[in-house]
Amino acid sequence: MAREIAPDYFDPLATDPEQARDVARWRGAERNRLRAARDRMSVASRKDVSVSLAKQLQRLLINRFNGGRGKVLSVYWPIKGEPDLRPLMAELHDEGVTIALPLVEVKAAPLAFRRWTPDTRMVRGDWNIPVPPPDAEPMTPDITLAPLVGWDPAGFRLGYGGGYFDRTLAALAPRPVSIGVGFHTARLQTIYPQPHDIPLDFILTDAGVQVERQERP
Ligand SMILES: Nc1nc2c(c(=O)[nH]1)N(C=O)[C@@H](CNc1ccc(C(=O)N[C@@H](CCC(=O)O)C(=O)O)cc1)CN2
Ligand SMILES: Nc1ncnc2c1ncn2[C@@H]1O[C@H](COP(=O)(O)OP(=O)(O)OP(=O)(O)O)[C@@H](O)[C@H]1O
Repeated sequence: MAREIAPDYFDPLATDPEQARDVARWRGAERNRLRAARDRMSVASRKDVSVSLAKQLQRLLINRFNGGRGKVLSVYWPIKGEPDLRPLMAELHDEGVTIALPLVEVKAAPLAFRRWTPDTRMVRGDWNIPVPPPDAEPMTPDITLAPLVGWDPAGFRLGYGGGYFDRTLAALAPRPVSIGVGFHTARLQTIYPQPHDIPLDFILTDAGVQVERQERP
């Protein structure tokens, strides 16, 4: 397995198909491991993490983005043990932040975003994820939160394996500020970045800002 050998074995700019296959297999195993660990967490500790993460996010928004006021912030509707930021969504909405939620409108394409308010009646989208209804206003986020299955100190993110956030960040111009949010315990030494992987601007966990990238393209 990839993790049993030196991290620099994988040349991020190489496109050796055999190596790409090895990385994909390793990521599959790590996703399963991290998701199983998350599933095993008690309801109480997951709640603690969600509360801490929401506080950290609020602090980051205040310190860097004027609290997010006047901006479009995309959050996510929690699934599969992800931290629950819904109480913060409502609070930010009340403070003048425009909240958007991502959805898969077209498979293997960039995500779409629709406006969410506390009155929005959610419907079932792809993968059974609740999403705002088709008549909700389409949005382009200024700041996008990407839920983390895993993260690394270089700012790279492991998600569910659909490649949706990478495609979305690659497609949007100007690129939104990207903030990966998740459990501090989901840290990996490296995700063995591949040519399509885009590092996030921030990695934020329940323990605070872990990564802040200086240069943004
Ligand atoms: N709460 C939440 N909402 C979100 C995301 C998220 O990570 N969390 N997404 C963040 O992107 C998008 C949905 N992401 C998805 C990612 C993968 C698959 C999917 O079909 N996965 C396949 C396996 C894919 C593969 O390995 O090839 C499956 O599990 O069957 C669906 C949606 C938008 N909404
Ligand atoms: N910009 C892109 N254009 C085309 N394909 C892409 C792009 N970005 C990623 N992909 C494809 O998506 C697949 C999954 O990528 P990856 O393992 O990075 O997923 P992930 O970031 O964990 O998933 P997600 O963002 O959906 O949570 C890869 O096979 C990759 O080839």
